[in-house]
Amino acid sequence: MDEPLLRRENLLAAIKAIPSFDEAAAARARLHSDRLTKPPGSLGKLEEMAAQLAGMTGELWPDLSRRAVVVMAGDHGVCEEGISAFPQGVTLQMVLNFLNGGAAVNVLARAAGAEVVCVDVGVASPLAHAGLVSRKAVWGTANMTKGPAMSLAETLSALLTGVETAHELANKGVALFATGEMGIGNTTASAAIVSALTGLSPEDTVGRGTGISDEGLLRKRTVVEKALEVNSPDRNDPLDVLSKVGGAEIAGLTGVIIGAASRRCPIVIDGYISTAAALVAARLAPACMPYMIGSHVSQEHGHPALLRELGLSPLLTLDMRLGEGTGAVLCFHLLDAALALMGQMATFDSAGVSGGKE
Ligand SMILES: Cc1cc2ncn([C@H]3O[C@H](COP(=O)(O)O)[C@@H](O)[C@H]3O)c2cc1C
Ligand SMILES: O=C(O)c1cccnc1
Repeated sequence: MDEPLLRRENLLAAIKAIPSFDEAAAARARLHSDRLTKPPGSLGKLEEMAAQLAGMTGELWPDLSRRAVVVMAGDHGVCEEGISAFPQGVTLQMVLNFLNGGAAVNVLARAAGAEVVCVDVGVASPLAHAGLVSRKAVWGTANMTKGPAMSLAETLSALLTGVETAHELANKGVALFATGEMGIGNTTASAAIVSALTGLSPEDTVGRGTGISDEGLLRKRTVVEKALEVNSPDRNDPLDVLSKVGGAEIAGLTGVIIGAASRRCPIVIDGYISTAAALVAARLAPACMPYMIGSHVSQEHGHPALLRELGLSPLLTLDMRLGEGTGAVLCFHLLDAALALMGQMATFDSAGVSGGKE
């Protein structure tokens, strides 16, 4: 079997391995929640989150103490078109910052007891560090306004790196995941993916990313339109879309989501880029949908529409627009709170509190 075919087989095997959501466990969690000393439903999304976690893991009180944010990094040839407020070299510099523990995601991960796993799937320059997972599928993507960003083989390689990274971490006991990414130019690739898969116009999917000017925003829209025109990705073939107008780190995250779901692990989806990866994952493997938790509504222009498309209702609105996994890792605190309430609140019976009259 040639390599891309073998990789496609491996991907299909991971997709097939995704267990279905355990509705009975979720129902047991809701029943328990209704016995706790509060009006039913009054803890809102915290209650629903506990039920979702039970359905994902099959357990009412899952141990989610080992957790990781997987930060996939890759460069984008489309940066040549002037679509970011920052130079391409910042991708590499920020990866080193992650590895030295100084980025926003490192700080928030430490506060939430999570490890930061940084994976080079597509940085355009040589990169070596003891803490880095080095799995380059491509040395930066090609400029998607001139042809496909990646070959199918490169795309599958990045995707499988994501699946394998999730599996390796799950084997080590990681039970809760967050998606993170670094790649200057990746809000452009994300917008192109979202437009290609949903039919939404670039006007609705292109935003300011790192903070591009009004003039830059218009250029960025034109760039996405051109990339779609030049490559005509097939909206019914998520791999075609991912390879032609995507990026290695986005493909890697798609794989992480599929890999986590196949191990019944909840995965918190970060901002715009991560949600674009989640859209690809949902189209490739609808069974992974119930394992996703939306973290926050990003300030990136197209994010609310993308979240609606996926049916994700995010937990936070904090006016964030950073990525890296920052919003996702923040939500770990909320998941901890949801499980603590389930495990530690008294019931009406145990506390001698009268139940509702209806
Ligand atoms: C210092 C710095 C740290 C970041 N951390 C995440 N991003 C975010 O910005 C990039 C996407 O925006 P655009 O498409 O406009 O380039 C991604 O790397 C994303 O993770 C950063 C960007 C910068 C500059
Ligand atoms: O929502 C995000 O993930 C985002 C938005 C702008 C820039 N970088 C990331």
